Amino acid sequence: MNRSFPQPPVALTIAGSDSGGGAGIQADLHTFAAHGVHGTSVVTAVTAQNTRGVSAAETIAEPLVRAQLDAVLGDFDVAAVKTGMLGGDELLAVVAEYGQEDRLPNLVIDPVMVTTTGDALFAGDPAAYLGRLGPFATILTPNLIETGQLLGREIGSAAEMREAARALATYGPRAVLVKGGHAADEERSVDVLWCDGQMLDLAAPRVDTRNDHGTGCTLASAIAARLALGHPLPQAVAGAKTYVTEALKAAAGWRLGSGPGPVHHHHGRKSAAL
Ligand SMILES: Nc1ncnc2c1ncn2[C@@H]1O[C@H](COP(=O)(O)OP(=O)(O)OP(=O)(O)O)[C@@H](O)[C@H]1O
Ligand SMILES: Cc1ncc(COP(=O)(O)O)c(N)n1
Repeated sequence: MNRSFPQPPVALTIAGSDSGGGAGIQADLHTFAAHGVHGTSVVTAVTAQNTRGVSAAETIAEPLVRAQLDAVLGDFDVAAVKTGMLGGDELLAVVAEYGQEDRLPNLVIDPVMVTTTGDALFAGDPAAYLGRLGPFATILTPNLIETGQLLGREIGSAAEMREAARALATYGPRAVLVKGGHAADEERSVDVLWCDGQMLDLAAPRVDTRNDHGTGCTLASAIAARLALGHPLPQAVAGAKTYVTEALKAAAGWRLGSGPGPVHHHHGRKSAAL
């Protein structure tokens, strides 16, 4: 075997399956591949889902989730981890246990609670999320609704987003990114990043599209991919945001399904079809 052969870094997603392919595990693996990172996965739930919504969902039994975690972590040199849908308190506790054992490096936590279409994907206690996973997280990436649920108050304005990022950081993560995809601003989509004691606004032009399914999953896995590639945290977040903006632009004219469709994860690559 040629040991000097270049090796891709390995990232792990711990998330639910979206049968429509726009969010969850499917979006994460697309994103890892687009970054040249080998993607491994621990499936936490299976959802029957399309661009119109979720018609059924079932979480995977705890022993099988543990077996997947042990299979991946016991063999691969995982450089970064992203968590998405955990379904409820039981799997939240499992992930927290692996975090406590220091087995989840560069941990990006997307605290998935509800889909854009309004379907609940977390049946547990939102307040428990922070206490359990916060201390092991490199970064938390809640959207406006999730930020409100985590803190138990409504978040809307830029000032409220900044204050919320600071408040969430007290639970232990190195950074918090409060995402503004659902904010009222029609010109720009502004996320607020609190990192190493500094506040930063990350703004991008708002893309005029209905296809924004899975942008949160894509952003979090792009951050994990960039951390796996060795980027420093603030650069990984800024680069991931640019990647999402380009993915939104490249899919703006797509008509995949009749509701909010997926983004173009491989926008940087020419394909035979497009
Ligand atoms: N129309 C848009 N134009 C530009 N950026 C956008 C747009 N919609 C979302 N974003 C960006 O996409 C990222 C995900 O943000 P969002 O607030 O939509 O998260 P989310 O609700 O978790 O995503 P999801 O749609 O997967 O539920 C953020 O960086 C946000 O600024
Ligand atoms: C399995 C799974 N995980 C996460 C999301 C959130 O993504 P969105 O809010 O874009 O629907 C989802 N819809 N499905």
